[in-house]
Amino acid sequence: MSPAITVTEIQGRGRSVISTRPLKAGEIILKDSPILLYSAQSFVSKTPHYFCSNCFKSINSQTPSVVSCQSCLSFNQSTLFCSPECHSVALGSFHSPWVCEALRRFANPLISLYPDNLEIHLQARFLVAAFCLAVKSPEKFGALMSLQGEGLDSDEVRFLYSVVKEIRPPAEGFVVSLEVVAALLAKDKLNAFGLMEPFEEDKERAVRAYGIYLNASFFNHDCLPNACRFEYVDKNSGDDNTDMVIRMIHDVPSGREICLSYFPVNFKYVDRQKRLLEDYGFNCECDRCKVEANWSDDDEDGAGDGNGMVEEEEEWNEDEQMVEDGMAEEESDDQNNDFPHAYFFVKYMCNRNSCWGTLAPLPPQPLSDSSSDLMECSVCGNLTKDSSEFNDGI
Ligand SMILES: C[S@@+](CC[C@H](N)C(=O)[O-])C[C@H]1O[C@@H](n2cnc3c(N)ncnc32)[C@H](O)[C@@H]1O
Repeated sequence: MSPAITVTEIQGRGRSVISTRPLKAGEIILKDSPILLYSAQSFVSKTPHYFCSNCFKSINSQTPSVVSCQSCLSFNQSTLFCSPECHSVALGSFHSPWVCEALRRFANPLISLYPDNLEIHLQARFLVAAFCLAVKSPEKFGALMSLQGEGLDSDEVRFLYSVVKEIRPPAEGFVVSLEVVAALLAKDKLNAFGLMEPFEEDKERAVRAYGIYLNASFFNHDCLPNACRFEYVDKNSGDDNTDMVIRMIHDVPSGREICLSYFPVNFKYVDRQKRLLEDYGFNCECDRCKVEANWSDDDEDGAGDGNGMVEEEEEWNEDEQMVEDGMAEEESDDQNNDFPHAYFFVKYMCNRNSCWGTLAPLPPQPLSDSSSDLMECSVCGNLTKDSSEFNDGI
């Protein structure tokens, strides 16, 4: 982690990331490598997903020497590698012969018992990757087990355990128990990040792979985040292409909590609350939720789709600083207090059709004190000039 941030315990929020000095818009506060990655492919699908199962870059007709794993073909799955080099690295790490065997043992019961349950297929892939990590690096496996998440019992967990206990990972002295399997699945649920397929207009963006990033896992959620994550899986040519970069969206003072949004910021209040409770186990009480809790359904419809935001921008220009300073309530007779975060959507949400990405400035030039006015979208990657009239100072 950058020395500009630290992890501290906040009551009711667990471990939380805090700034140790003022942070500038666009500043990189974390570059994190995954300790494990696993494919988001179901076992039912026989058509290959066109990405490399080692470096996770996409594979296309220009990829010169694609290799497919012959052991996986024996159970009708196509696992591809973009080069013989990637294949050979994978054989010594996350696609070892033990992994192929474990995936094969999972394939048949998953296909016959749970053909339409993608979640359990992904949980099986995660468990195989996690046990592979236990063999490769007991230290990193220990760090995975220290992440947030309490194991729960269910039929699915018992089923996964029944398969896993037959395919013991070749790690010395390692005991696979129902409790360990349940705990691992809970860690994955609360902490995995999706590596996404490239954005295409009007098409739902699929997840290519999931990864566990130890340091990035400490960021809590806020529905108006002050930082966002960028991934460059296909863009970066080096072997750090699956690294995650977290950058500041706007300036923040020292001692402020730094939060990400766990999903696109255009989600409606009820959908955000439901998702956060069901998937992450908490009720969100952020400033935005406090305001939107009082909205009617009609208000909700206006907020999520960008309608009316431009008209709101002018009105909110002056009030923006006050709202962020917590003074909005003093203005309670002002009807605009119903939408104090209009500025966020205007300035920090990508306006490309169906994108809903978050915009953060490019990193400031070295030795420069000012932030870039070029905003990068975390979803479609577009670079746009910041033309909004809102100033930072949040
Ligand atoms: C990825 S972890 C974040 C780090 C976590 N606080 C920890 O102690 O490791 C996600 C979990 O953090 C907690 N969390 C995240 N955002 C929160 C928020 N806004 N309010 C309360 N709890 C939150 C929830 O327990 C959630 O399941």
